Amino acid sequence: MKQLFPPFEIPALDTRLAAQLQHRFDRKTKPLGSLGQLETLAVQLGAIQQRLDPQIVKPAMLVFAADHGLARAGVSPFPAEVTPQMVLNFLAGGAAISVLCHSNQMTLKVINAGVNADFAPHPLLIDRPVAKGTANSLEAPAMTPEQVRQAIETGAQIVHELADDGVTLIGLGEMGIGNTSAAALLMARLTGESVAACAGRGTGLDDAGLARKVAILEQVLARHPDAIAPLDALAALGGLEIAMLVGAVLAAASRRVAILVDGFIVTSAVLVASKLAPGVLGYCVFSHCSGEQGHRLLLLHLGASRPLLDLGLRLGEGSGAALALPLVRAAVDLLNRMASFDEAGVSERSE
Ligand SMILES: Cc1cc2ncn([C@H]3O[C@H](COP(=O)(O)O)[C@@H](O)[C@H]3O)c2cc1C
Ligand SMILES: O=C(O)c1cccnc1
Repeated sequence: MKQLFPPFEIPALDTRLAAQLQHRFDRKTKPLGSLGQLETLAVQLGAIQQRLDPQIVKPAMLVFAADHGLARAGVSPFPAEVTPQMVLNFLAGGAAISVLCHSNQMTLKVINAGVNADFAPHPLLIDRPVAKGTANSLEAPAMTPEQVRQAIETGAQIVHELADDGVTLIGLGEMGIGNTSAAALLMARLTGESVAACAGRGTGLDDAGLARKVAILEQVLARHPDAIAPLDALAALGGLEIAMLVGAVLAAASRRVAILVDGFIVTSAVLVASKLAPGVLGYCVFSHCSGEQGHRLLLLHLGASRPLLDLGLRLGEGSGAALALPLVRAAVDLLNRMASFDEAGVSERSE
């Protein structure tokens, strides 16, 4: 598949500014490095925003939802109807992500990227379906090249509008029965890891169900031997929500918007985006390590050996990303509000 046009330009992060930010943190009234990963996080936010006092403005959680033809092959213990049902639950405020966005003062936006249902207008809904679900990747490429292009552009456009509105940080989440399979397929194809290392229990498969899922995913990979380049792999194996997530990641990085990455599925979209533009990784905050088999290994492939949280979450929706927002807020507040040794008149180490 041809390169995306126009290409996304991802600004390189300024290492000199990062050093200045770390110096600012080093002058605070604490032993050097004692705020651990919170220091790295604040420095990253400052480098992303190109300022010594990074700000979290209008944080928004984008949950992309779509259906998967592969779900018909029996790779998930839940029926595909759950995807539209959960979209309604997000909109009504009853889902985990609804509650977490409420708890952590994050604006929730639910994007219909390609759910097999029609929705009435709702203030939280961005209704931009590319299709009513993907094709079954056991039989055909999940998406056409045109669908992939349209999904990436839509995801990008949504983020551009938020950036125009002054948003400086987005969380990314997803909903789509069967999408741990699409994510595992992308991981296997783009990292070379075995399907067994990439595929997990998803919404709760038992041992026999997992063995069946692995066998099906191996058949899917064998069905698409030429889908090796990132956009070709995305078209053959991915999902409409994953493709929109790829566009969202590329656009966010191009606009210097920080990205709170959720679990296994969102990370698979980051993997695809990073193959198109490696610079996106500097804009990603990996919020947590999911309990889904494959996520830790996928994070390692992306150089993210220490995600912020490790709570055994295996939900998706953006739940881990929403839970990590208070840590990002704390990191930025510490950098911006702590006194330095000079300001507080505290003595520095004597040896
Ligand atoms: C009620 C319910 C709520 C969810 N919220 C997120 N997911 C998660 O589970 C799905 C992926 O797992 P699999 O590949 O096994 O289908 C995705 O929709 C994901 O977001 C849910 C799943 C269910 C059943
Ligand atoms: O890690 C995730 O994102 C995940 C894991 C299981 C089910 N749904 C999502």
